[in-house]
Amino acid sequence: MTDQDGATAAPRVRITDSTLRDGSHAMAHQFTEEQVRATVHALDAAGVEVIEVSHGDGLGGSSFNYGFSAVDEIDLVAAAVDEAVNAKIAVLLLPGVGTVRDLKRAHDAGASVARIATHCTEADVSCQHFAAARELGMETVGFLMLAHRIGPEELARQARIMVDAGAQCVYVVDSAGALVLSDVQARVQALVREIGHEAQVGFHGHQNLSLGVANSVLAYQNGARQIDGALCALGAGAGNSPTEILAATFERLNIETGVNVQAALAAAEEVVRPYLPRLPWADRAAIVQGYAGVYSSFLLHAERAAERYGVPAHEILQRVGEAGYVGGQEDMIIDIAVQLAEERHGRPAPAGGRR
Ligand SMILES: C[C@H](O)CC(=O)C(=O)O
Ligand SMILES: [Mn+2]
Repeated sequence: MTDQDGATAAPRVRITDSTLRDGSHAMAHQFTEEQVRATVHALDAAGVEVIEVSHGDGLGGSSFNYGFSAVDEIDLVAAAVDEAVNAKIAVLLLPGVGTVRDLKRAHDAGASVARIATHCTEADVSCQHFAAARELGMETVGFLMLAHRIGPEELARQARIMVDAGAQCVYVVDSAGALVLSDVQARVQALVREIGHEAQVGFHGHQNLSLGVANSVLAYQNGARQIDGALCALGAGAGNSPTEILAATFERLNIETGVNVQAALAAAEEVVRPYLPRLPWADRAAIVQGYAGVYSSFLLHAERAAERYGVPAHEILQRVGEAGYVGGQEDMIIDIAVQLAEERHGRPAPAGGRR
């Protein structure tokens, strides 16, 4: 690829913004239609090509275990589709949380990108969902979550399963924000070797060790062509790689994203920041998530259990990391809090308040 001066131009990268999906965790799934419309409008005007909208835990996530949404996610998807002029609207689906029926409903509401997520060792549970998405004519993306848990070659074998099932891109998903620089390089390289001539490779970062943007750049330099971000970093744990910083950084590196940096900065500052209940940041609990390799989505669950049983959230999360829990085991966080309370106080604090 050459630019107008005949110099070789760097390949472009596509940014998918997940403010309205991963950010749903940080919002305790309380997005309103107005917030979704305003955010989609601003992202679309900034030139972001793909905008993900779903409950934080994907389609069907609104539940006692994960937290109930304020507004039905299909209504939010429909509002996003209505608001977007150029951007495609993506949905996330975790097989077992959401179903093919949920995917069809999202497609009927206008979603055109299906992102199917599994734990990094369980790609095989995604096959029927990729087949259904392709049958619906949707673009397909695979999400291998908690990608720090297995080595690069094993991860690449899981990516192969997704591609054979119909994924057009597979993401290395650093759900815990635990991958440190060369860890990302090795995983992206392994996926590019395995699937690179048939499908793209993507990277989804979290800021628990403040490496989301640096890891994203390394992912790109090693062949990833789809990168996730969220405005103001709004996402689980310490948040995602901020979309506005990704846009600014890639522009400084002369890598085309199609995103207007000034418009992305305005979207973050003027549209998203005013509705944030709190700024995503790397506090002690979130850093422990990156350090101990804990699913970022567990943060709010651990904070609530900490409050209820009078034990520190970071200690709960450290134990969760040692136990190796994965998404779907949110209820086990309570067990750990109870156990910690017994160790500290001799018996658990009464539910509903500190002792
Ligand atoms: C359901 C999770 O929040 C998906 C994700 O964004 C991650 O694993 O990270
Ligand atoms: Mn995430």
